[in-house]
Amino acid sequence: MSALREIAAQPLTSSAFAPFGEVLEIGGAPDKIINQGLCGRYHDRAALDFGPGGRAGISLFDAEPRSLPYRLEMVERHPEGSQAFIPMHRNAWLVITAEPGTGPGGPPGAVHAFVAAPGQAINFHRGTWHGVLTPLHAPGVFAVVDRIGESANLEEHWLEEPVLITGP
Ligand SMILES: NC(=O)N[C@@H](O)C(=O)O
Ligand code: NI
Repeated sequence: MSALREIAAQPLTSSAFAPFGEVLEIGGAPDKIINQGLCGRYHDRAALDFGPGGRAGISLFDAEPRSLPYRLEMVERHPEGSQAFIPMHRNAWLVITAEPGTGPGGPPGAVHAFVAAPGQAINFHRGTWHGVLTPLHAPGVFAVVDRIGESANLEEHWLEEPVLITGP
């Protein structure tokens, strides 16, 4: 019985996540002070992309919490639009991505996993391989901003060998 390949989830940072999308979080000086000085606006922090024939939608997800080590069996991507996961809670949660494969239609590349700190949200760029929304604590409630359109906008890849994702 071969042991599963293991990868350790890393703390989520903008630089580490940059090849896959953006991290949204409150930090540093806001871009604008608004509302009579009572609000800091961290302005326009994600590259949203819904392509031709689609539009932006906001959905709410209520997902079952998972636990670490997490057995990853499938990654997916949305070829026609970006997808943002915005937690509506203050818990850590798991973000899973995979590098592009070598050829069009081929399998994804290396898997990466990150533990998002409370308050961190992410936006996957269009076509980025990722694990599905993965809370680590209840309630797993998130706002999700992604493409609404006629097509499925979904490609799934079941890994040849599951990957075991461990904590940092
Ligand atoms: N399918 C769906 O609405 N959610 C997935 O895209 C996901 O990434 O969780
Ligand atoms: Ni998705």
